[in-house]
Amino acid sequence: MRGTLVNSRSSARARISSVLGRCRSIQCQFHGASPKIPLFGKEVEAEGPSADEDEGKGGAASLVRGLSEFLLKGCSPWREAPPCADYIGPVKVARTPDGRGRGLFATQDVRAGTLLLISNPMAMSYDDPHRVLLLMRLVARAQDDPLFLKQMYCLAHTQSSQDEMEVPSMDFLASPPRSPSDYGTDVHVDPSRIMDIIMLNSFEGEFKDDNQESKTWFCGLYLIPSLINHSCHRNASRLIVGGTMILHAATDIQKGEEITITYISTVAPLELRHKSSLAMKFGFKCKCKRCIVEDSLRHSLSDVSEMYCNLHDKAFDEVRKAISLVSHPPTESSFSAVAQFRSIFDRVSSRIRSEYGLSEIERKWIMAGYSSAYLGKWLIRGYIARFSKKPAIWDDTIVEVVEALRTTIPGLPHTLSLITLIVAITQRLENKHEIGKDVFKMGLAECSGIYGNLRSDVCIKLMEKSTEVIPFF
Ligand SMILES: C[S@@+](CC[C@H](N)C(=O)[O-])C[C@H]1O[C@@H](n2cnc3c(N)ncnc32)[C@H](O)[C@@H]1O
Repeated sequence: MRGTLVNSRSSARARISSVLGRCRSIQCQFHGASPKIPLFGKEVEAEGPSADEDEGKGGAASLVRGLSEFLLKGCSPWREAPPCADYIGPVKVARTPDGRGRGLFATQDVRAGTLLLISNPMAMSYDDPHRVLLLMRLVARAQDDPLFLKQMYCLAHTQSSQDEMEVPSMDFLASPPRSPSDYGTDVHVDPSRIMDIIMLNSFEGEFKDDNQESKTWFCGLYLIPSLINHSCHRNASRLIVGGTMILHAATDIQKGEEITITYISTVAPLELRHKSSLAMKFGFKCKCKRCIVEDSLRHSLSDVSEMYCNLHDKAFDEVRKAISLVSHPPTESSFSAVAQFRSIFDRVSSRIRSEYGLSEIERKWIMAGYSSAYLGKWLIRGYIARFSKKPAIWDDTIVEVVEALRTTIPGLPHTLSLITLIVAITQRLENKHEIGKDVFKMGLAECSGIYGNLRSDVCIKLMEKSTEVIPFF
């Protein structure tokens, strides 16, 4: 099963989101947001389309009526999501050159925020951990519709050889169901093959229920999105609206470039990505360039990556504890795992600086993997400073961390939350206004990488909302 749309720590985050509610007004300085934001005591024009321009040019918002309002309500209640029609943008399926089977490729140069796909599920199920309901729904549809069955059978399954699977045409993939007589009955419905297809291709995640506290788990099989390969340095991001998957370019993408998404959280070092998730959950070894580079440094980073894996969960718990201690601000020394975790980041930074032959982008990929080691202490310090009324402390590394995250995993809501916190801090620091302006622009860009091209006032409100998640990965 792939495509965990929320990672395993999401329930922990859900529990602390109510606590963060208290921090929100602290962290976010964008009250009364509009295209003109009162940054740094004077009005600053937000870059991007102005409010009277068409909503979401080139993004899903221009096709899906009411999308912005739904996003601003935190995609909740999910049952009230606006209906979305299927859409295929400038993409086609082709074979990958290095044995990863088929993949999705851009048919023209596209800018970050461009809508690539809108895809409704072939079938979906809720609170169905064994995917039995999903299987039954797919079998029922396949029995009624041979084209549906043929489309589903073009998806990879465990017996299929990645190199031998046919490359389906976009016309075939886009065909709506037809009458059974239009197609022969040469393929028969095989539930065990369909279950195998579900296990390899379906996406799962959680919807926030109406009260925002509880969640409904869902699992869906999507046709064209199933042909998108994973990369630990993706260039596209997906958004689930109701049950519909919307895919946007998270960076500029060139004609012919492969479009990739992440099946797992990739804000982690190689060891953790491979051991705990990709190989174990999805049964393949990632062949992306970031993995190849990190693999070549495996030996020199083995001690720090091991320490990272051992400390991560403990440090995460400490960050959560620090943020929940509202009335009794802790001291930094109360968090020993976070302190040790922070030392990992310094060690990694100095080692990658001394590694000759690494490009700037490759350094950013590695830094992004270890960014949580930096962020734990940064978040706790900011929190303590706030509650003890101390002045905020500035550390230029935070901007480097954001750049590393944006280069490696663009279109990430946690990065947007981090960006919003940084802008809020720079507003309080006299000499950091210019940095704040630059980071704010990064926020608008990150927003379009996640949600597509939206009006700038909507982006600003989404930045405000983003602080509901803790930017610790
Ligand atoms: C959901 S399918 C993606 C489409 C698939 N390539 C196809 O032809 O149907 C997932 C499978 O694609 C391959 N794959 C996807 N991303 C990969 C990556 N980064 N490295 C190696 N194989 C990958 C693996 O075989 C994986 O089981």
